[in-house]
Amino acid sequence: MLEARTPIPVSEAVARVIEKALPLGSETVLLAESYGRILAAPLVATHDVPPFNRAPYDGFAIRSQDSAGASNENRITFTVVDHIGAGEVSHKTLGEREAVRIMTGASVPSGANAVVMLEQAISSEAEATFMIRKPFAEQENLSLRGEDMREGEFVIPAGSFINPGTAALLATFGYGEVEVAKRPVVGVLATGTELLEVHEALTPGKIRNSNGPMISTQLARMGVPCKMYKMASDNLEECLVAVRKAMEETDCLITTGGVSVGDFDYLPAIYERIQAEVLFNKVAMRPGSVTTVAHVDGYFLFGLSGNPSACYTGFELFVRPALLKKMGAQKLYLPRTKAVLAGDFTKANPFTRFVRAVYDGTHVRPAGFNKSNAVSSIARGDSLIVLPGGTRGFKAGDVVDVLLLGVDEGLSGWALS
Ligand SMILES: Nc1nc2c(c(=O)[nH]1)N[C@H]1C(S)=C(S)[C@@H](COP(=O)(O)OP(=O)(O)OC[C@H]3O[C@@H](n4cnc5c(N)ncnc54)[C@H](O)[C@@H]3O)O[C@H]1N2
Ligand code: MOO
Ligand SMILES: [Mg+2]
Repeated sequence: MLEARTPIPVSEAVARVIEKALPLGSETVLLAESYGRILAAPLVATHDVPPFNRAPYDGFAIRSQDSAGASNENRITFTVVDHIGAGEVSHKTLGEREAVRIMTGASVPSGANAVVMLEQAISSEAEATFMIRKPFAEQENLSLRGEDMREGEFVIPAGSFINPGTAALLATFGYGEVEVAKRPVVGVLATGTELLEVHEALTPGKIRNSNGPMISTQLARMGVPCKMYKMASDNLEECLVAVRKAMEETDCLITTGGVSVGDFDYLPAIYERIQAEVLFNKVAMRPGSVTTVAHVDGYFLFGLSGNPSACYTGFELFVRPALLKKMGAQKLYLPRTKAVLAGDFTKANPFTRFVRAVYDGTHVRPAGFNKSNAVSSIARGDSLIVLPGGTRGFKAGDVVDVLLLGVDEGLSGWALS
């Protein structure tokens, strides 16, 4: 008799996985190789930025008090006593109605507290002088020391994704090397007697393994290294050997296929043989209801469905946040938004339904053929429409939840049921 599986809500399944995902610790990498890694420590400003008062424009540094009363009728003349570009420092201290010709980015000389833009200066007849016809306030046209960041300020929290801006910050503070969270090496094992390698010709009853390359690409877009195992046929011993080998060589394993209740679905038996604790083997979602997650002493075995769309969805909902947690990330969950449904979606949704979709900023529409076995809609979609379980008959114009895919950083909370 078939063992009955009890579906649990997606939110509950996500919580069970996240609870068991433990961070792997940290390592040091070169700044040049840090894109996409997760900061292991908060980024603290080690000095003021900018580190000195500087000119934000090409012009003349002046003492603002010398400009008091200037007008079109009462032009005030300044004498230029020095000339500096960015990177140079003037050793002059400005006296009354003296100015330093200064270029953008250069340190403002001692005594100066305003900058006259070149366009605001009127050339006068005498050499090395110019006139102004308006007063300049103290700090007018100045880029002030510390206006961006103050020494000691916490700029970016630990657990943040290193993006181009983070790289700029790290460079600003002189970090040629960065302390980042370690990444897991993830094994990928496709199971199924029907599977052919990419280069093999189709024969009756066989299909090519598309899940393997799909998952390794899902891992790649998270910056996670992958170890691809040779496909295993639907044979308990063969699968068991492959799973045991992967467990020795990797930090966690993603299998696809063989996870349902069929006569040749061996993953449930394998979890028993290796004494893994099954966190769940049925989720109230479509596709991917058979998604199973098990673990042995902190080693995860993600049993994704063989059906491509179910496999893809299982990865994005469960594998992605678990790996991010292992990598010390703060924001584990896919970014979420609301959008207007662009067409009717009449199917009933006994379970929460994730529809591969195209989101254009306001509207969202299904990305074509949308069954669990679909391959095409994965490639065409950039998001997942989320339709709650127990609903049906969504109409064009209805507002629905949308999860965005392929985005570097998401949200720190899971707020869908
Ligand atoms: N009696 C029942 N039958 C099924 C149930 C159920 O509850 N009761 N669940 C169905 C659902 S829902 C899904 S999803 C599938 C899940 O099946 P498995 O995870 O066991 O996967 P397989 O049986 O191995 O394969 C399913 C399907 O996917 C194709 N496949 C497998 N691997 C790959 C691959 N690497 N690349 C491309 N395509 C792959 C495979 O050929 C099958 O067509 O079970 C339903 N049945
Ligand atoms: O697990 Mo199945 O994908 O619900 O279709
Ligand atoms: Mg099956």
